[in-house]
Order: sequence, then structure tokens, then C-alpha cells
Amino acid sequence: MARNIGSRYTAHQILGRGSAGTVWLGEGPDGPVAIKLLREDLASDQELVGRFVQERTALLGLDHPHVVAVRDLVVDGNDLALVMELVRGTDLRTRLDRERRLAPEAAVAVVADVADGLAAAHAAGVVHRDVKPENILLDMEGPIGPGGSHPALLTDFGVAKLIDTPRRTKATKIIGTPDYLAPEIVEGLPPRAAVDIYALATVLYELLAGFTPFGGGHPGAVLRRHVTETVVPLPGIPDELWQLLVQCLAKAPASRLRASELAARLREQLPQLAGIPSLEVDEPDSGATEEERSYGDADVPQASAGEQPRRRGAVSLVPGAAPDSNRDTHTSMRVPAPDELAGGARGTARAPRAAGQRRPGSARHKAEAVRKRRITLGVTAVLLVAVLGVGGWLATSSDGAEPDPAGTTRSVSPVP
Ligand SMILES: Nc1ncnc2c1ncn2[C@@H]1O[C@H](COP(=O)(O)OP(=O)(O)OP(=O)(O)O)[C@@H](O)[C@H]1O
Repeated sequence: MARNIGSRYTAHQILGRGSAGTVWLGEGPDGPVAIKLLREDLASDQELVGRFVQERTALLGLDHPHVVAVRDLVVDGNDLALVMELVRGTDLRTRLDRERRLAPEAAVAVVADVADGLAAAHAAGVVHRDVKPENILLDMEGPIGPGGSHPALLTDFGVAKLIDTPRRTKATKIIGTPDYLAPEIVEGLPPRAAVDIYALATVLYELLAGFTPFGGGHPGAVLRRHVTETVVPLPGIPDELWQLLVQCLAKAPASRLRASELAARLREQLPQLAGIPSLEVDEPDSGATEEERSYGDADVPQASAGEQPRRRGAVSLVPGAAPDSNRDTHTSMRVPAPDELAGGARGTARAPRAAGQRRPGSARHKAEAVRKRRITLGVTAVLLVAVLGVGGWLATSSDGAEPDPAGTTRSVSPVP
């Protein structure tokens, strides 16, 4: 059933649902469009409507081949809608779900496109704040590039910021998707352009490995890993590509590359990556302890019996609001206190394993561990003391854990 959106657009059929609303295939005066109709509770929030109108110029001004263009903003009665360029294809999450992981050349081609789009946005003073595979669309009608990849376009610009009004999310709450959140956001700092680089590097890691570097288990545990843990190398990854990933996943925002540099460095590597097959990596266990599983429970709704399990620690975007889709992947939870973050001293070591390597926690692994524990009890006690010492040092020097090469300090676009 068709419905009118303002006086110029008609929505024909639902393309998909996200946590902020529903995306429709529609028609406007200049042809087909995608219309994101925001949720009713968001559309009836006068403060949000005001910000929506204020952001109009920044959102409409972003014109780049790797950014989904926002063509119009409609405020009409109870409707609040973003009219966007229609991308005929799929989103990167759907492709990843289908293929599990991408060959390095294809992964790098997709991420280089997105980095180009981010470079344009950052130059215009816009920070995305929610870069993740769900927000990367693949244009199946566009030309096929390196690794057989279609052009990638970043969408949902400005939506996280619009929703993040002081009234909706108290200053102590975090808006975003746990697996892709930069450590400085977890620590309560304002999001600058470098948060998008961290999130995009997380996407690259995920495309290569099939899982994110710090994901798994309770969202609180995920947030803590971003701050306290160092990314563990992926077996078989070409060294230059790994170095780039490490730099963009640096804890210190100033150590990360800028979007334009990242795009250029990725494209430089494309010829060497041609023909390399997907990495053979098995997903590590979440490693979540009992304490981590209960971390932050007061703020995070848990799935009750009979409910569909949430993906990747997803919780509702706004506390108390029922997400209108099972694809809700945002979190809104309190910023952990410093002592809670330091609780990661033990580490949760989600080291990826080469395919076929025995999974910690398997029956055989456990039996072996018990036997070894009996024999080496005395030695283990000594080692434990040493490990705790090193863990404690890591937790208190997380910034220092990443290289900060001389001359890489730079200014980033302020949040507009
Ligand atoms: N411009 C567009 N053209 C074509 N399809 C689109 C467009 N924008 C979004 N979609 C599709 O609509 C669906 C919902 O998108 P939406 O941005 O609302 O949610 P999401 O990004 O998946 O999740 P969330 O908003 O919770 O982060 C997605 O599956 C996406 O593929």
C-alpha cells in the first residue's frame, strides 16, 4: 500500500527496518528514491525535529560517489523523513552473513571506498559516528572493481547525532554499536573524526576475520575490551595490511590515520592482494567471565525466555523504547567508571585461532587442561602472579600500548 510523505513523495514498499525507523522504496519528482521514515516517538520529539531542520544544510550538502546522498528532509504532521538516493543492491552485513568473510582484495576495495566517503564528510565537518556493515550499501548496478566488489556507499550520516539529544541520552550515556565504538567514546570523550576511522578499521578486521576484534559476550565486556585490550594478529594476514589495521585501531585517536590517508594506503595495497584467498581463521570464544556477563546489567535489557537472541550484544537504542526491528544493533548504556574499566586487567584474550586449532573450552581441551593443572600446580601459581602483574600494567597504560609515531598527531574535524 502506497502512502504519501509530504506533498512530493510517495512510499511504495518497505525495503528494510532499522532502530531509528523504516526505509521505504519511494517515488519523488525526479524518480525513485529511498525514504527513511523515522520512528513515531522520534518524529514527535520537538527538540529532535528542530535539530533535524538545523542539520539540513550539512546533510544535504554531502555529495560524494561513496556517500548515499540525502536529497530532502520532510517534516509533515507526524512524519519525519529523510529522502535518500536509492541504492540498488544490498548492505554489507547481508553480504558478510552470506559469505562469512571476504578475500583481502575485496575487503580492502570496499573499505577504501568507504574511507573515501568519510574523507569527504570529515572535510565538511561531519562525523558519522555509526560506521558498521549495516550502514554500508553495495551498489550492484555500479561497475565491478578489485576483487569483484561493487561500489560501496556509506549511509545514515547524521542519524546518530540527531538521535543523541541531551534529553534522550544523558551526558553519561553512550550511543553507538558496541563492537565498533572507539575507546575514547567509552571513556566519555566527545566523538571526533577519528572514531569513524576506528569503526571502519573494525569493519575491515571483521570482513577479513568474520568477527570483530573486541566483540562477543555482554556489551559491557565489549566496551571494556576496546579500552584495555590490544588487537591480536590474524593468522595469515599480509603484514602491511596488518600494520595499517593496528594503526587505525590505536587507542589514542591522534595515532590513527586520517580517512584520505587510509583510502590511499589501502588502494596502494590492492595489487599485492589480488588472488589471495579468504583468511582461514576460527572465531575465538567470547572469553566473557561471569563478572563480565553481569556488567552493566542495570542499564541493558536482557533477552527473556522465548525471545530471539540479540546479535552482537545489541540492545535498544533508547532505554525503554522497544526496537521496531530485530536488527537493532545500537546500545545506550552508562559510561563505565575508570575502576570498572581497569577491571579488565585480567584480560579476556580473544585470540583468533588458525582454522583447526583446538578451541579453548572444548571437552578435550578441558581434560588436557585438568591433567596439566595437576602436574604443574606450583609453576602455574608463579605464572599467575606474573600474568596478573602484566595485565595490571596493560590496563593502566592502554594508550601506551599503541605506537604513536612522531608527526602523526593531527587535528580532527570538530563535531559540528
Ligand atoms: N538509500 C538506500 N537505498 C536502498 N536501500 C536502503 C537505503 N538505505 C537503507 N536501505 C536498506 O534499508 C534497511 C534498513 O536501513 P536502516 O538504515 O534503517 O537500518 P540499519 O542501518 O540496518 O540499522 P540501524 O538503523 O539500527 O543501524 C537496510 O537493510 C538497508 O539495506
